[in-house]
Amino acid sequence: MEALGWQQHSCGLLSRHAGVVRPQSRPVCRRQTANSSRGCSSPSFSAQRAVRLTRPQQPCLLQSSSSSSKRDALRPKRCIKLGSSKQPIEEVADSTDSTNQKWGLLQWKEYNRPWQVPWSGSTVTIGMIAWVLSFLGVALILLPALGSLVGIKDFTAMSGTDKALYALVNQVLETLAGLGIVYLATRKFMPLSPDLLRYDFREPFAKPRGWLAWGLLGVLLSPLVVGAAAFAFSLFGFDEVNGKGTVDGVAQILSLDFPSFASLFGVTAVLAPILEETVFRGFLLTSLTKFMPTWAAVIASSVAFGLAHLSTRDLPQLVVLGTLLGFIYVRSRNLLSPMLIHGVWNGTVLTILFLLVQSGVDLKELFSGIHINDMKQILGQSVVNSFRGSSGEMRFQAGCGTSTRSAADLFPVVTPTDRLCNMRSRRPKPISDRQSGQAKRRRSDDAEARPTKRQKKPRPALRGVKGKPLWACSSVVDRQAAFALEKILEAHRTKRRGVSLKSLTLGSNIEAKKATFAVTTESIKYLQIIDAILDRSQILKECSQLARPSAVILVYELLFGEGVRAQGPAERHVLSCKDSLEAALSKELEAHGAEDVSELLPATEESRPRSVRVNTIKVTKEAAISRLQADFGSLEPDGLLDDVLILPSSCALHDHPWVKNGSLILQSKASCMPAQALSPEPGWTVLDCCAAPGNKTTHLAARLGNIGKVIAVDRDPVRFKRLKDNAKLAGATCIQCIQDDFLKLPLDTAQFSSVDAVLLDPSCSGSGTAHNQVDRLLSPTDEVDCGRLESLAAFQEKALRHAFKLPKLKRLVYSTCSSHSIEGEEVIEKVMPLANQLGFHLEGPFPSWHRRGHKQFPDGKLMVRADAKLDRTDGFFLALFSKTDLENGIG
Ligand SMILES: C[S@@+](CC[C@H](N)C(=O)[O-])C[C@H]1O[C@@H](n2cnc3c(N)ncnc32)[C@H](O)[C@@H]1O
Repeated sequence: MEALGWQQHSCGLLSRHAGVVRPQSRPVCRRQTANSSRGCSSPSFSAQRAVRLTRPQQPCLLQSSSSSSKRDALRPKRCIKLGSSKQPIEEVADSTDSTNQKWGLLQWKEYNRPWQVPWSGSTVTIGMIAWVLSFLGVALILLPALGSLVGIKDFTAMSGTDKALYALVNQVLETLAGLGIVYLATRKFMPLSPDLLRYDFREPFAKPRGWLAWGLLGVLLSPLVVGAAAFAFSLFGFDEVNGKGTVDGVAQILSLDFPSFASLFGVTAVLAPILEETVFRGFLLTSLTKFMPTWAAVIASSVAFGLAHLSTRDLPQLVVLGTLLGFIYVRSRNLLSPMLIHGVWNGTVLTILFLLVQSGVDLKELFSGIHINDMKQILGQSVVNSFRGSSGEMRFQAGCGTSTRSAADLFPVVTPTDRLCNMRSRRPKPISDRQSGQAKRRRSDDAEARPTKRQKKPRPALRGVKGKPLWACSSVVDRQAAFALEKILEAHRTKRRGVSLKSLTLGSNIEAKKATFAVTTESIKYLQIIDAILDRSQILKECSQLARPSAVILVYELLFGEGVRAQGPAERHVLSCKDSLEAALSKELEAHGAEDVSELLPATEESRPRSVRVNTIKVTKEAAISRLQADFGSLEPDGLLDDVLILPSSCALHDHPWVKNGSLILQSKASCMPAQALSPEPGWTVLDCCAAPGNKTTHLAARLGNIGKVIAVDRDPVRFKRLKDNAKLAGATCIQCIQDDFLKLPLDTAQFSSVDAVLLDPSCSGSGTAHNQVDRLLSPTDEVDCGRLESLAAFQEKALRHAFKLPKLKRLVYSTCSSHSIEGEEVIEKVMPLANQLGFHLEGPFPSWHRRGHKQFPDGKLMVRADAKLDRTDGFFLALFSKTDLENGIG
C-alpha cells in the first residue's frame, strides 16, 4: 500500500470531502484506477469516495449514490471485493486531499500518487487525436488559408517581424483550439475533482502543494536535469542525430526588433506552456494514471510531449524536461507549476537568442551550419565557460576567422508550432566563408564523419559499362561532393535551372556541409585542369568502374587538396595512378607556359581582396579601422573611395559582429562608386530608382549624413523586404521605401518636385559579377545571350529617359555591373541628345581612376569602368550627368 503511495487518514475526513454519508468501517477498493480486474471498473468512481478500510472482515462495499451532488448521482452502485479478510484494509487516500500528503523533495512515494479520473480510455484517445488534428490543421491549413486571404502568399518572403507575428497568431489559434478540445472532452464530467485541470493561484507556498514553491524548484532543477541528460546522451552517441532542433525554428524567425521578440515571447513563454501543460500534463498524464502507475504515466506523457515537437534532435532533452514537468505536477497538483517552469525555460532560451542577435550574431547562419557533433564541443566549452563565468556565447576557431555558437543550441525551445511555421521556409543557408584554406582546415574536423542513421547517402552513380557497380568514394565528404558535382554538370549540360550548388551541398541530408561545399566548389574551380589531366593520364580508360565525377574529386584531393587515403577501390586506383597524374599535371602546366597551377585557375571571388564599406551613420572610419585592425591585422583604406576599407582575401567578414549590426557593409569597391560620384549634399532629396537590396541606398543615406531624404523604389516584393530590412539595419532613418514600378511613377508631378538627384542602377546582365557564379566556373567562355541583353538595354534606356522627367533634377548617376557596352556606353549615347536638350552634360567623375569608358565612344573618357579581372573588383560601368548651369556651384 505504501509503495503505491497511499496514506492512511480518517473516514471522517472522507465524509467531509465527499458529502457522502457512509459507515466509516465499510470496505472500499484500495485502488480505483487500475481496478477493472479487481471489480472496480467504474470510470466515474470518485476520488472523493476513496477510502481505506480500517476494519477487516468486510468483503464488500455497496457504494452510496445518495450524494446530493450531480456527479454522485451519476455514479453506479458497485460492489468491491477485497483480498484476504485477514488483511487490514485501510482507507484509500483521497487524491484531492492534501492533508495526508507529505511535503519534501525526497518523499519518493509522493511522486507516484495517481489521479482519480472520471473519463474513459476512449475519451483520452479521441481527445488526443482531436488535438493532433487541430494542431496540424491550424498550422498547415487554417492559418495559411487565412494568410492567403490577407495577401500572404509566401511565408519565406515575410520579414522577421511579420513571421514572428504570424507565429503568434498561429499559437493563439492553436491554444484556443487545444483548450477547446480538452474542455469538450471533459465537459460532461464536470464539475471535476479539484485536482484535475487545476489552475489555482491561491496559496502559492502552502505545504504540501504550493504551486509556486514547486514551480520555482522545477525552474532551478530544469537546466541541471536537461543539461545532465544532454551530456549523458552525447556520451552515448545520441548527438550523432542530425537535423533541425526546436531552437532552430525560432532562430530562423527572431530578428533584431523588439516586436519580433515580444511576439515570440508570447508564443514560447506564455501560450505554448498554457496549451502544452493543459494537454500533456493536465489531460494526458492524469488520464494515463488510470491505466498505469503514475511514474509510467509521467514518462509516457513526456514521450508524447517530446514527439509532438517534431524534432528528433531534441527528443531526448524534451522527454527529460517533460518528465521533470510531470513529476512536479504530480506533487503540486496544480498546472500553474509546470506552466511556470515551461514558460521560464522557453523565455530564458528565447532571451539568450535575442541577446545573441543584439550582439551581432546571425542566428540563421549560426543554426544552419552547426553539425550535431559540435554539441559535445559546445557542452564541454559551456561547462568550462560557466566555471570561468562567461556568457552563453562562445567562439570557435574556424580557420582564419571565428564563428560564434551559442550554448542555447543545446536546449530546445519547448513549443512545436514554430517548427510547423518553419517547415514552410526551409532553405539552404548561405555559408559565409568560402576560403579554400579555411574549408580545408575545417574539413579535417568533419571529413571522417561517418554517415548518421538519418543521413541519406548520395547514391553512387548506378552501374558501370559492364554492369558492374561503380565505385563510390569512401569518405563521406568526397562521396557527397562527387554526387553534387555530377548533378551540377548534368544541369549545366542540359541547361536545367533550379539545381544549385548550395542546395546540393548544404541541404539537410548532407553530412559535414561546409566541407562538402568547399570540396565541391574547389573541384569545380580546378575542373578544366583536372579534365585535361584525366584525359592525358587516361586513368578512366583503364578502369570502367570509376565514374568521372568521383575521379575529379579524388584527383582534386590528391593533387590540390588534402590527399587521398587508400580506403576503398576508387581511392586505391587513383593512388596507383599518382605518378601518371602528376606527370599529366606537369605537361599541362608546360603546355600553358605556367609555373604554378594557380595561374590557370579562373579568377574567383575568393582570390580578391575583400572590400568593406564603413557605415558612417553608425561608426566612424577611424573606429572601423581600429576594430578591423584588431581583428584581422592588416587592412588599408581605399585610395579612391572615402569610406571603403580593403582587407586581405583570407578575412572572413560575413560573421563579423559589425557586419551583423550594420556598422560595416560588405560591398564591392566598384559598387561604392555611384554614391560617391553623385555626392548628394546633406538636406537633398535623392531618388534611388531601382534600389533593392539597398547597398547603394544606404550608402546615399550615409553620404547625406542621414539628413535629407532618400526615396528608394523597387518593384520586386522579395527584394523590397530586403531593402527595408537593410535600411533599418543601417540605421538610415532618412530612407523612404516605395514598392512600385519606377517606370510608372509620375515623376513630373508635385510629389517628386523636391528631388535633387537620381541614382539609377537598373537590372542588368550582371556580367561584371559573373566571377561569383558557378556557371562561370563551369564555362569561362564569354557566351552572351544577345536577345536578353537587348531587352535589358531597352529597359535601361527607358528608365534613364523617365528619370530625366524630374523637374528639379541637378545630378544623375547611371550605373550597371555589366561589362557590355550595350548596357553602358550605348545607353548613354542614345540618351545624350535628350540630356543635352534638358541642360545636362556628362561630368567625368573620379578623374584619377584609370579605367574609363570604351574608347570607341566619343564620350567614353567621361565615363568610368572597372574590370573584374584587372581591377580585382566587380566589373562596372558608371556615368554622371550634371546640370550645366549648376556646374560651378557643385565643384
Ligand atoms: C541591380 S539591382 C539594384 C541593386 C541596388 N542598387 C543595390 O546597390 O543594392 C536592380 C533592381 O532593380 C529592380 N527593378 C527592375 N525593374 C524595376 C522597375 N521597373 N521598377 C523598380 N525597380 C525595378 C530589381 O527588382 C532590382 O532589385
